[in-house]
Amino acid sequence: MPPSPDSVPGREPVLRASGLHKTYRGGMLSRGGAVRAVAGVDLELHAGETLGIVGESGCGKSTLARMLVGLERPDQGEVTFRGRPFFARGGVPRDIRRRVQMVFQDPLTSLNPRMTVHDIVAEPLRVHRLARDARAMRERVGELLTLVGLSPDRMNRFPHEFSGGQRQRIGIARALATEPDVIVCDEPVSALDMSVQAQVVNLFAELQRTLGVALVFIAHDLAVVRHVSHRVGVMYLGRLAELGPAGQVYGAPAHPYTMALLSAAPVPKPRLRGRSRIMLAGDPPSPVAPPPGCRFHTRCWKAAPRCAEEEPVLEAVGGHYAACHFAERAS
Ligand SMILES: Nc1ncnc2c1ncn2[C@@H]1O[C@H](COP(=O)(O)OP(=O)(O)OP(=O)(O)O)[C@@H](O)[C@H]1O
Repeated sequence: MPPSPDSVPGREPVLRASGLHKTYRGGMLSRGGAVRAVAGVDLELHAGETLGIVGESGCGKSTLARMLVGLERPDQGEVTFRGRPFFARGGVPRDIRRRVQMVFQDPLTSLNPRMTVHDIVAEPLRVHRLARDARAMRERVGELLTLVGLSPDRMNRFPHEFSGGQRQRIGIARALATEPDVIVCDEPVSALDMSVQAQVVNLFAELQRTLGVALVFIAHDLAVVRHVSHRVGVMYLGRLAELGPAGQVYGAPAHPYTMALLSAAPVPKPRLRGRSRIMLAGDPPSPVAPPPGCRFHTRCWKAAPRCAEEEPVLEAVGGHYAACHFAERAS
């Protein structure tokens, strides 16, 4: 497997994705074709960092998230945790499952409505045998609820008795219960009201600072991702178009797709080479039949004949990486 383009020699990432592919066959939306949800993703996550992943709906973010926690097995490629493959012996080993957790988009559907908050947060403690008795478990659940800003007094209540933001805090407490090294967060704030989003985003930032956990933070909202991420990957139709430190990707984007996304988003505008607003033509093509060559060429104002024939790979453009034959290089 080739290393991720942004791999740091001599530094072992906590999580590494190499050449990930996932195709769904026979889904409702595929009309008999095969949906290439993820089509060749390499990335690394280092201890204590937040890697943001942005991209339009349907570009494969959730599929990538599920592969990064071992909920979905890649058709090709592999994910390793501290150098150990997830699926070396069939299922993901228990200790890796303990160390790599997930926070889901919609806390209403991801929390069992018939379980009390105590039982929801205690479940991973039970599964991984992390509390010696019922009393220790109650204490630990109380600590975890306090950590996410909820009162332990409410642990005997049910999810529907909490607001959306509080329910997401319960989901975060559950993910933290096993003391993970990595939490993959799939659109963790997009189901919440705008006013609550900021509080939950700040909670993630604070937990990362205090606990040192590494986060993959997946969202379609570029402003949210910028706020929490050290590095950012931009996905388009199952592949990474751009990857690098957040300041560089947002401040000096090299890929035309990133420029278009940023020009339309409520974020400080980068240098867009004389353009103020970039309008993309049409919707993203179907992942059942992605365009040949560069997947973005059908919507790209820079496209040349080469782009329809030759698929670009992530290459260094100054301090970060872009997959474009005509990437803007920092001058
Ligand atoms: N289980 C499945 N069966 C069939 N097709 C699927 C399945 N899961 C995802 N897909 C398809 O794979 C593609 C990528 O979906 P995915 O949910 O990973 O994207 P996404 O970027 O997270 O989008 P969204 O933000 O809308 O959830 C889409 O075309 C989707 O319809």
